Amino acid sequence: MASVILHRLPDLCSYSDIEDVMTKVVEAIRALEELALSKPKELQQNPALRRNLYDAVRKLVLEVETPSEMAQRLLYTPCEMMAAKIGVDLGVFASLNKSAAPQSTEDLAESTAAEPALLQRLLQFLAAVGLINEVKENVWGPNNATSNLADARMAAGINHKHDSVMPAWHALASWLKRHNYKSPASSVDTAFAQGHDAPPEQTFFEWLKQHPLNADQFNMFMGVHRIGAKSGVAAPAVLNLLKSSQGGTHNGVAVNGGLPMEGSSARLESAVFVDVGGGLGHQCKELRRCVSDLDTHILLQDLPEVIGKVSTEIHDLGIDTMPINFFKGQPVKGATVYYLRSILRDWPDAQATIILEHIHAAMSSSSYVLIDEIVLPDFGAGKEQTQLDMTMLAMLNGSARTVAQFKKLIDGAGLELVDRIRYSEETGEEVLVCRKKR
Ligand SMILES: C[S@@+](CC[C@H](N)C(=O)[O-])C[C@H]1O[C@@H](n2cnc3c(N)ncnc32)[C@H](O)[C@@H]1O
Repeated sequence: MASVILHRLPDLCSYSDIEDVMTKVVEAIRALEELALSKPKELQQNPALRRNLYDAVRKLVLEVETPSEMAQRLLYTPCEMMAAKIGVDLGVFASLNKSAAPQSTEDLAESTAAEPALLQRLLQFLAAVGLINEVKENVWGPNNATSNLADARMAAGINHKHDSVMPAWHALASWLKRHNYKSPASSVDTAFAQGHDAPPEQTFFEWLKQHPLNADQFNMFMGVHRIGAKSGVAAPAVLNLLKSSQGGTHNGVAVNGGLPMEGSSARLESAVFVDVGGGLGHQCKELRRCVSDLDTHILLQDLPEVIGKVSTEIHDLGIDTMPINFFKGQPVKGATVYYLRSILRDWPDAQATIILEHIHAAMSSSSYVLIDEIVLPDFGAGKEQTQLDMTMLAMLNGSARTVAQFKKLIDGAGLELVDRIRYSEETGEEVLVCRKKR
């Protein structure tokens, strides 16, 4: 790959004219674009290199755009989400992705039951923003974005952001003005409630109970919200921690060499890994994939309405489930690990402390709490990290946190941070390993 680029980009110093240099740079970028289309293994096998390229191109766009290009990009960004949502509703991405050959507007009109003239306008826009390819006049094909959007979980993400999150984003500016630009201290009265015209005391999770379709989209999206990203439970240091603490007993019940009877309270109490607020169990499945050879007893906990929707696959994998409310208590005592992924970000400090305090009360002296979250750097936080923070603010009065903010929270709940397992440099995701203070 490098030789192809170098061929297009000979020693720039030999060019005295800046225009010549720029022309060569443009040629090299075009060459990169062609190479990216062929998905070179150098990029696939080197996520840091791929990410550097992605960041460089994104920064370059910001540096070279004119004011009017900036306005076109920024002011119309919501239009892309709107069109993606219509494309998902019509099944355009799935249809293009599974078709062996490119499809005409008429083909797609037939499969989507949309009027051809209207569909043509939508397809033109989707192609212009790079979500599908315009192969020739009135003929469309898939690209990298199309195949991402053809994934049902990513389509659920579009539905979730469009239907549940967008009204909260839209309300945040006036909500902040109304609250004198102060950080929210309570989990009720959110921009989300304002945007959805819901009662102020209703949190997003309570609202989901009355909106089962939105709940399905959210829970499905949680399985993929960091698409292509690494999983904290698969990090070798986390697996080692689990392995090294196996073979003992919990509340007098042997963990290895035969679990107590299914459904018995002794079995639930013998849990090694408790995924607290684990949604539909994506991380439990990932852990089971990594430790299938071990008797690690995995328990998935979430609200009753979520546990009720867990697939039979979870039980087939030997993962137990338990409905809980983590604000009311932690019923499983002395587990090896209590795992919280993307939980504390949902809540202001007061509510996050209650969740940790209930776990603290259930822990033995050898239990760990693993907090799997994006940790905001003190300087130079990236787009993914800060847009998550803005979204948590708008949806739940929640917050992404720096390590100092996490430490304060952890300390306030009687815990201490004993290790940090950074498993994704790209996104700043870490597993914060905590134990009871000694
Ligand atoms: C952002 S999602 C994270 C899900 C999962 N841990 C993951 O990383 O994919 C937050 C989860 O917390 C659950 N949750 C919210 N309030 C809860 C409560 N009071 N008790 C238990 N679970 C709750 C939600 O149902 C949801 O599954």
